[in-house]
Amino acid sequence: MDADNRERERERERERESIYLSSVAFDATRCIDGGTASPQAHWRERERERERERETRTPGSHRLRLSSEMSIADIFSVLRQRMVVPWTPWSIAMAVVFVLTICYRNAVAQKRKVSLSVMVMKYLMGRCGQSRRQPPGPRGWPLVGNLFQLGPKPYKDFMKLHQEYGPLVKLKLGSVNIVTTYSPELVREFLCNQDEVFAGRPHTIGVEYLAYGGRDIALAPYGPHWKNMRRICMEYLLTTRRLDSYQKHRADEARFMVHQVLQKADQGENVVVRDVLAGFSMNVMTQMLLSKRFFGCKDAGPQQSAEFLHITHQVFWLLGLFNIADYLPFLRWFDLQGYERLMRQVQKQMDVFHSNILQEHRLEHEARGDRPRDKPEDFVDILLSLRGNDGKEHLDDVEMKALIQDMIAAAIDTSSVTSEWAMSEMMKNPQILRRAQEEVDRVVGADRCVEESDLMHLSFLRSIVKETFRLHPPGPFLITHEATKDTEVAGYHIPQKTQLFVNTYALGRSHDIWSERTDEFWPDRWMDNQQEKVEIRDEKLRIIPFSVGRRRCPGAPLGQCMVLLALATLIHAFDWSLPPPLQPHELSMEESFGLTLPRAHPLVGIAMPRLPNIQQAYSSQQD
Ligand code: HEM
Repeated sequence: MDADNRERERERERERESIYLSSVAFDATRCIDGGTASPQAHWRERERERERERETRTPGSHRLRLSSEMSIADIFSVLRQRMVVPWTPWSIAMAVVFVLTICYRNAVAQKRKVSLSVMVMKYLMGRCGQSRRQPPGPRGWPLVGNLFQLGPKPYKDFMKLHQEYGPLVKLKLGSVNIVTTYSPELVREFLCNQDEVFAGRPHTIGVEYLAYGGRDIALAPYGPHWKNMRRICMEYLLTTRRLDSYQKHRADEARFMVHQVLQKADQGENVVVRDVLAGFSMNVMTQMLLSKRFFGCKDAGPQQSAEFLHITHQVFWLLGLFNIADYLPFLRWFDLQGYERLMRQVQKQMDVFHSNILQEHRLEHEARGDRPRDKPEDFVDILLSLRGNDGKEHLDDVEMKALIQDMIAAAIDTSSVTSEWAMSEMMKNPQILRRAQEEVDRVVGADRCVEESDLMHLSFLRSIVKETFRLHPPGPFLITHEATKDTEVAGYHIPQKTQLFVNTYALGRSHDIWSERTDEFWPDRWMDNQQEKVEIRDEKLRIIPFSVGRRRCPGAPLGQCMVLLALATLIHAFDWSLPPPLQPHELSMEESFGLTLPRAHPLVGIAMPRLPNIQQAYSSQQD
């Protein structure tokens, strides 16, 4: 064993000698001091040279210099030679991230466009963001996310997800993050405590076509434009004084509604309750907005009224739909569901309608000249009279059309849908209808019509409306909100641009919130602590028909008044039943999904006059 070791040692010695001699032989030809140095001195010099070389290769060494004249290929070859980091896919990826970070920072500092690096950095940062605590939710498919897990009634799908994942659920629809909730505590956090963060609205294809690209109020992004439009709306259009000044018109419309129903009753015809209610809401609104009535008079023919109402319904339906192209923008070109084509058509019809309104008002102003008005100013007159410092109209035509569109659409569908559901529930539960009628009789009597001042004394009817808002919220979701920046809610990270769907349908049907008679229409749950005021709201946010926070409904007082006045009038003047052989318990309560949640089938009823002298009580000045 020892002999072996000794032999190996001798062999290594011989090897070292031969290397030494060959190096001497090699260097002798170009010896540093002209060939006069001894081989040992030369060997030492070589050793020092090698030492210097090793030093320059050490990572972080200040001797590693990249000159500005080097080409990219040179830089890469230097990096390759000098870096001791192993050349693996990971090290390459890290290097790319490093370079892109520098590019991105430079681009941001210089406000330059570097689309590719910005995109890649955003993507990488997005992925880093995802490592933070996310709300629970179902796993999605690559690219499409959870898009194909939604059926035709997404509010019901979301409700099922809440049962599995809790009150806050996160989904990915294509490239869009969404969170959905039904919990009052979370609604308070999102819309009261962090209302500025969640005051945004997503820019969808529907907004492009049906809300003049977000130049309106309801679907406008959060910012100066929205603030200005909302201010104009609150300061000039929806003030208490202005609303009060239209009280007489609303009373006239209520009387007109009674006469319409009476006509049907006299002829023994069934009444399509939806049409009657929509006509009432529409006339009230168009009187205020345009000084024009659409139903039942000379101002607009029946065809124009029907067209107008049809467009309004279409707008609401289209705005509420889940359009695949909003979530997978590369599919927009194909318009797979055909929605964009429809939106384009509806937009054209709608725009002609609004342009005519502006045109008519401008012509009338010109014709009148300086003469005083013979009728009160309507909303459009006010909008046209608003002037900025430069004397120009405060709002341009597109903004005025968008505002008119918002007012009509937001007011008509919401209030008539609510009233139709309330009537459905009363016809399904005749004992509730009778109690409400007794209350109206007590407050109003049999000799006169219902007036707005009566509404605050009708606490049972208000409970009916509250219970209707619980089981049949005007919209299954509030209008979609969008996070304007990154934030945290309930300990979960919510990235900017996340869309918030507040599921008001699930809120009203949750067994956690409504432990008693959850699925039953039971207005008595609201009869405790009733105060004598018209306002319908719940401090605990168990119902939020008009929402809360800075994007809450600005038309809430008018909306409540229209709903209560229409219902009180209809049940005061008539007894209501279902056309035979339909029994109350057989009445279908199926909904049809859109931005609002109307009945799938219009409510049809039989009206029987119940006042001894109805003609006199509801004598109309309109006919
Ligand atoms: C029963 C009747 C009504 C109901 C149930 C109702 C409900 C709502 C709801 C739930 C919102 C969405 C709030 C949110 O996104 O968080 C809203 C917004 C809005 N409503 Fe109403 N509304 C009614 C009547 C009216 C009336 C009569 C008007 C106007 C005359 C009106 C004008 C608006 C406007 C302009 C917005 C958008 C607010 C914004 O984004 O800043 N609404 N409404």
